[in-house]
Amino acid sequence: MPLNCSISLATKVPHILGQGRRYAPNHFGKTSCFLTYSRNYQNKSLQIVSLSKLNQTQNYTSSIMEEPKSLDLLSGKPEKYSKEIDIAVRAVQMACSLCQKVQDSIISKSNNQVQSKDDNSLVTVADWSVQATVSWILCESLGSRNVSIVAEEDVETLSKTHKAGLLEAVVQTVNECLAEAPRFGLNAPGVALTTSEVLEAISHCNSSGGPIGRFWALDPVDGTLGFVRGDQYAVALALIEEGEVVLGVLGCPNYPMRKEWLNYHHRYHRIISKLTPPTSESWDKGCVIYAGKGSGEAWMQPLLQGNKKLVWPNSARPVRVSSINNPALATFCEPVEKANSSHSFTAGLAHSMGLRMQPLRVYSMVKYAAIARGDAEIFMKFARAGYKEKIWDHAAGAVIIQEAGGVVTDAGGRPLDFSKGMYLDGLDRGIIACAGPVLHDKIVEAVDASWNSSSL
Ligand SMILES: Nc1ncnc2c1ncn2[C@@H]1O[C@H](COP(=O)(O)OS(=O)(=O)O)[C@@H](OP(=O)(O)O)[C@H]1O
Ligand SMILES: [Mg+2]
Repeated sequence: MPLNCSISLATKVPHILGQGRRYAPNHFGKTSCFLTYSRNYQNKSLQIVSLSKLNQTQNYTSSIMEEPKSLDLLSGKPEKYSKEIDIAVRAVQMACSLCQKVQDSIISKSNNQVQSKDDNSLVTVADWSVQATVSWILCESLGSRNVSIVAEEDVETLSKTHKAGLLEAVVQTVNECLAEAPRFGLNAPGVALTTSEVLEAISHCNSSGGPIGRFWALDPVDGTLGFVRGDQYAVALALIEEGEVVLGVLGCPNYPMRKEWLNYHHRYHRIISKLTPPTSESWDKGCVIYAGKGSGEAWMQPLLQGNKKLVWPNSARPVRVSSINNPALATFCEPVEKANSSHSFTAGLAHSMGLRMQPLRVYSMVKYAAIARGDAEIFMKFARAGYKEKIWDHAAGAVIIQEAGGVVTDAGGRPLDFSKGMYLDGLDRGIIACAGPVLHDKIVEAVDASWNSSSL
């Protein structure tokens, strides 16, 4: 039989679990064919279910092709995190669905579901609900003893927020979301979670990170300001092992397939969607982007629409950074709020290195997604002196951009250090993410040249 390991070099079988069908050009007996396969993570095997050649289907249900040394079929790299990626992507898909419902209700009712934390930052039912949901799913799927999570929200703030009905709203939102788990290929709880079980799931996220072992970093709703304004936000989940980010998943519910829509306020997108509602398969509304470290690939799949069931790989397609390295043609992204990053400093940098385009100001880690997708070339963030960047605001985005071919460092050109606890301690001045080294080197030089005269 012509099936042999050469399949691993030339046939793009997604490296993730599940079933699928793939076109294998000129591969089997020098004839193009379709390969139907299934794979699972328990025994890391790939089962070739059938090969259809010239409209003839040959069944191979009994032929199990062992993957020697568990190699990734696309890149030949160890496929170490496929189980975790599979679960994390499904959990983020669920979280995005939850967020879409809460955002719709916040916008349509202009109700008072938005609370202020002690540091005056905003938090909503969605932040706690996503945190509880993702925590519960990870614990359920991987075993709670194996799951350690660093996340943005805590139970104390939820209990301190004496808003009538807030906790009840969180419990209800979590249970409504978890009841949908089977649609995402995950287990739902046998019975609805009690209030104390929901609180337990939130407070399970009590890790403070560090250089040893494995933990997840979760930002349940990144860009809360964008979220409450009906604009861009992200659900960000990363796995960190021995201080290195080994996988990242970014759910971007309002980042549609078409790049140009990023330039408009989301209100515009809403109006257009109402005029031409997206079809269930459409890529018009929202995506999930993910990557495993060392794979050299980043993938994007559309958010699950309507009542559909998630069938892996859910139309996933690879994404790649832009090939533009001429500053005059490059677009740079930055935070919307100048309180979060100095717009005047980046404007000076842009001028000095010849960036001609207007900055693309976008809320949340959607900026990282934009670079990974090739929709923009540069992301810069220069917070005021004394602000400490948190790992959950950058971990997922950083690994995704790197695997999509880009570069992410601090402003001194050093890799971001995720091993120092919940903050990016030792960060040199700011964060720079680029599509490639040419633009990156130019920015690092420009920062050095203008830093001393800045007021940062
Ligand atoms: N003062 C200050 N300086 C720098 N960064 C800050 C600051 N305060 C908060 N944060 C963190 O920034 C996260 C939001 O970043 P964004 O890029 O989305 O900013 S913006 O809303 O577009 O302006 C935001 O994430 P979320 O809290 O998840 O929204 C914060 O973690
Ligand atoms: Mg955040």
